[in-house]
Amino acid sequence: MTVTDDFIRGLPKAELHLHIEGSLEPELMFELSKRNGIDIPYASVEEVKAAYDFSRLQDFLDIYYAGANVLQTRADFHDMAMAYFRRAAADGVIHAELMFDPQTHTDRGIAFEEVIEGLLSARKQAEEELGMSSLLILCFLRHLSEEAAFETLKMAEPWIEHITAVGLDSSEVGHPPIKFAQVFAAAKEKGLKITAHAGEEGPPEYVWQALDQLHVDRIDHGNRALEDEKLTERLGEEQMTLTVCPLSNLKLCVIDDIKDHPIDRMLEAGLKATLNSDDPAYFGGYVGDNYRAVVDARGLSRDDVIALARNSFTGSFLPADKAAALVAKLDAYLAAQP
Ligand code: HPA
Ligand SMILES: [Zn+2]
Repeated sequence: MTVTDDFIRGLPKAELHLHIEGSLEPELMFELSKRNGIDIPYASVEEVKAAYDFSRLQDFLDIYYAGANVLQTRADFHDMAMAYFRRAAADGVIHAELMFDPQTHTDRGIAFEEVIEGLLSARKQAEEELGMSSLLILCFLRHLSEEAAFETLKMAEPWIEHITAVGLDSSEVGHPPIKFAQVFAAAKEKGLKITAHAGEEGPPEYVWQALDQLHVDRIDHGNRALEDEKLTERLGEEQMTLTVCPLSNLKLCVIDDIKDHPIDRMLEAGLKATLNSDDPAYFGGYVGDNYRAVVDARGLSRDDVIALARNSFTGSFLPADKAAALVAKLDAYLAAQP
């Protein structure tokens, strides 16, 4: 049976790998640049979009951090997050786990409070207006030191009850997970869940480290784990959730062609994969576009698509009863299909 756009859009799903700063669309970037009197090095939305031509992760990160300069006040963070929630809701997302990069903002003099209060007020509005639940994942920038990560964790202390997990992002190669073993141990002691980008550009060894040194609850990306048979087996045995991002993989040249995407190989190997958008404003699509892209390129079946959506709930950082309630919404949707 063909998997229609309507089926994909209507399918209740969670998004587990989304950098909120990566949802800043060029139009809003211009609006905020005017609102805050911050110059950006582009004359038009078209010029911004033309700059989004990357050949590796670092090309993207340079532009992504520059784009974040327009974010100044809690209202800016609120508006950016609400724009994401609305687009995600239109794609059938009923629960979203938002990563944010405090160091990108605190290092240029924006108070942690402005960042998090803006995100928290948007979460509340999304719950009220869209019926969408969400939670926050505080990410450490891995190109910075572990000491700086510890300072960030300390800054977050007054809001710790509003933060569910910590993550690790930014330039992967040369910054292995083990560099952050102590700060992740400290976060775990505080009751936070753990996730880390690993095996996007970095080698399978970084995925092993994420498992054995950081004791992750989830792996972000994980593509290169497939190069290591033992590692693939381990991820399958543990049913470790992988937050896979096909359009990101394409834009950042992790794969040469969407037709080469390994999502079906992951499922066939018994891995617990999910589909996500990563940085939708930069990579050309929201979560629904990611489902569509791999259905078309890899011929995923309707059952595959359902399994991916189910994994998004069971792999979420929600308490088991809340995750089960979302799985029930998925089942109700499926039961109502012709
Ligand atoms: O895809 C990514 N990889 C690493 N760091 C990131 N920060 C935002 N997006 C990414
Ligand atoms: Zn990411």
